[in-house]
Amino acid sequence: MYNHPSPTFLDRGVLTCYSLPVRSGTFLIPVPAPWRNMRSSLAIPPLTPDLIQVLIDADSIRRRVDDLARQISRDYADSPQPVILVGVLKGSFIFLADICRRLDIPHVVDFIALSSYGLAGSEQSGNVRMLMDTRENMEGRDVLIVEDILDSGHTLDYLIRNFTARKPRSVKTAVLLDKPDRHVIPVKVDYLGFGIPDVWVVGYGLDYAEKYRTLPYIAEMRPVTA
Ligand SMILES: O=P(O)(O)OC[C@H]1O[C@H](OP(=O)(O)OP(=O)(O)O)[C@H](O)[C@@H]1O
Ligand SMILES: Nc1nc2[nH]cnc2c(=O)[nH]1
Repeated sequence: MYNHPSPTFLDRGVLTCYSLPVRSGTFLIPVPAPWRNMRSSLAIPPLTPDLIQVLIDADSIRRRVDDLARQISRDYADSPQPVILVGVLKGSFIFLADICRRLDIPHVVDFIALSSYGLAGSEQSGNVRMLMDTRENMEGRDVLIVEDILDSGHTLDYLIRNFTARKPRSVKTAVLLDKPDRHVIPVKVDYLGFGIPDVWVVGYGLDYAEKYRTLPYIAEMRPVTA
């Protein structure tokens, strides 16, 4: 598979260039003087041949995450103790990092790692197993599970049951992407970013075989043929 290129900026004397690795070498694109201090907004990685289209661009993600953070801050304004945000590794790490920095309520960050038995390619099975547990004591606390994507629902169903048994004050869910056509188990999503069709998506934390997690947008992947 083609590795995703990572564009960088090069300073060539007085000239700043946007350096883009391509199969046959490197493209150097001169950056006009007024744009030289806007490096991060220029560094939008292009689609590679594995990716069909950008489904959700970085600006739309930013605006939606802002909305969700405002909503969450409002809903937990009276929480007696800092809210525990639990990021589900690995896919949620960017969504969690962005959302927690926009909250204006007291909160702590925790993580959990899970795996599914019987993985066949990209398909999820119903057997969820914990690889790494959280550290915070959840008893009497408000817990918000932060997930990148809801697919079959097995992962969130497992987490809600598992956390509820720890006697928290509340357990809610914040999910960036939902694939309604794929649900096998009904799961309540309290804060949803976007509904998407049943296609494999990557970027903004989501991977295919550990690739593409750091793309700033959500892209649809070309189906992989065996
Ligand atoms: O609704 P479900 O069918 O349970 O699927 C959703 C889960 O699948 C993905 O995790 P994955 O196992 O791919 O791990 P990763 O986050 O480390 O990439 C995703 O991050 C969710 O946690
Ligand atoms: N990266 C990724 N993980 C998933 N888990 C369930 N659906 C998806 C998807 O479309 N992309």
